[in-house]
Amino acid sequence: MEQRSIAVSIKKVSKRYLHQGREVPVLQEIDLTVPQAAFVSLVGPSGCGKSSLLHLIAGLDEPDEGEIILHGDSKSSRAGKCGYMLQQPLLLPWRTVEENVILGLDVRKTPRKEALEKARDLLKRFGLADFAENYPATLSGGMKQRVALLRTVLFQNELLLLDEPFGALDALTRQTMHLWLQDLWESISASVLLVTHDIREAIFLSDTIYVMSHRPARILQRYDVDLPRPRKIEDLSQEHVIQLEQKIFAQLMEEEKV
Ligand SMILES: Nc1ncnc2c1ncn2[C@@H]1O[C@H](COP(=O)(O)OP(=O)(O)OP(=O)(O)O)[C@@H](O)[C@H]1O
Repeated sequence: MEQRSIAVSIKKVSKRYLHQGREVPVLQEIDLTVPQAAFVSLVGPSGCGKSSLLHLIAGLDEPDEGEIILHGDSKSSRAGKCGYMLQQPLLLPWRTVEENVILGLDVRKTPRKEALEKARDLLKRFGLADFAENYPATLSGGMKQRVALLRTVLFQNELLLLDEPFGALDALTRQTMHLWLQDLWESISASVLLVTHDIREAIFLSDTIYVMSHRPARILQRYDVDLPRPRKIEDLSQEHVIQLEQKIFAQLMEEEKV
């Protein structure tokens, strides 16, 4: 079988933070892999350290122990090598949609004309062409998230770190976003690591799901999601998928109790 190359390899990563003068362990010997062009999700109890792990991968902080290897390289700086998106879309209200989408390219000093061409192409391919000249205030919550995701993708489309991007959306909008993101991901072949509290979201989108324990977080279990692609929302009603959802749910409930 052909060996898939690895986008992110996390080996025995531990992290402690200082809290009121004492060290609090947050991550404990985390092992995790995101193969090239795979969609991987991370679920775990509140406050266990999921966002902290994304911070480390994005190069905003360093682990106390262990190694983070991006595309086979553990030595160079990780800064700027990941597209990193948070729950809040953080669009600039005085810039139009297309001007928001090119923010990262502005930072890189890409010529304005070239940047706007790229943004318009992306907005067209992913159903937002009619809103290119709108201001964020005129968009729905789901649309703002799409714009923020496209901005992330335009900045860096090989490796995406998504921290609860749909957490603030209503259930119906979230479902539409899942289909949209599946489309986007399949067409750009990005490697994705998604943090979510929504188990169905994780199952629908992922090739692999890692379940984390309460803090200090360890990896409790890794599940591969056995569903052909492209997936349909109805696929979530299959018996084995419901069983997987219940299993992960029970595991998380146990961790919330501790
Ligand atoms: N830079 C930091 N300095 C000190 N403590 C930190 C820092 N970053 C995170 N923490 C602490 O680490 C713990 C884990 O936080 P983190 O945000 O990673 O959890 P999470 O699993 O993403 O939470 P949630 O599910 O609620 O989003 C928290 O107790 C937090 O206060």
